[in-house]
Amino acid sequence: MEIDIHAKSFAGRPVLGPIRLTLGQGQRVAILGPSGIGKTTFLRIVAGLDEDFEGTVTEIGRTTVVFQEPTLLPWRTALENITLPAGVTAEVARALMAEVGLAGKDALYPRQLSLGQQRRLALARAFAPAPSTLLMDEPFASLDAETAGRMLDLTAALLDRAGASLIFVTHDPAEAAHLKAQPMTLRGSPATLS
Ligand SMILES: Nc1ncnc2c1ncn2[C@@H]1O[C@H](COP(=O)(O)OP(=O)(O)OP(=O)(O)O)[C@@H](O)[C@H]1O
Repeated sequence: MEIDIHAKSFAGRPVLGPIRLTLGQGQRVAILGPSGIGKTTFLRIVAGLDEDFEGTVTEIGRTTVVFQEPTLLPWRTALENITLPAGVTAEVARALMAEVGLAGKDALYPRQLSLGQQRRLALARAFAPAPSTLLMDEPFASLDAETAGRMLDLTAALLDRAGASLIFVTHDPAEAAHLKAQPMTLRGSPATLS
């Protein structure tokens, strides 16, 4: 993936850029920086969710996103929350659910799952379409340290198996280290990456 953001502004106020980043296959990068510096804005641009910027993002293969909130479909079962958006068979979805510790929960609705289980379901969904790149925006914020640690281990294992690369937004350098992601920091105004 080639990221080349010349400039990003909100209402005439420059927020980001210039930022250049090339992400090789399987490479993991953590985007660190203080609150309000532009981490989420950067990730939204890379994800294609914000097209109002100067520059280009060139993606090779499929990219999926994991947000802080699980963003599940409340009126669909756990299994359908993977099969529908990812376009995979129930068999593929079940295998992934088992991998994230949700075996047998196929028919439950998101409201019947704990928040931790919902987050694991969101993680399984992100890996279902065999992405070449995963984008994660503080996916483990507000979890207790032990749960966050387990989620980081799970993420690392799934990334290894998929051979996928990662851009991981966090304010916590320890999370970056846990994932063996190369730390890069957004700083300045407008923010650049170093
Ligand atoms: N839709 C928007 N309209 C106007 N300004 C925005 C918008 N989204 C973000 N901003 C501003 O852009 C800057 C960067 O915000 P962003 O959410 O990317 O920061 P962040 O580093 O992700 O912060 P945090 O760690 O608190 O989530 C902030 O000053 C924010 O107020």
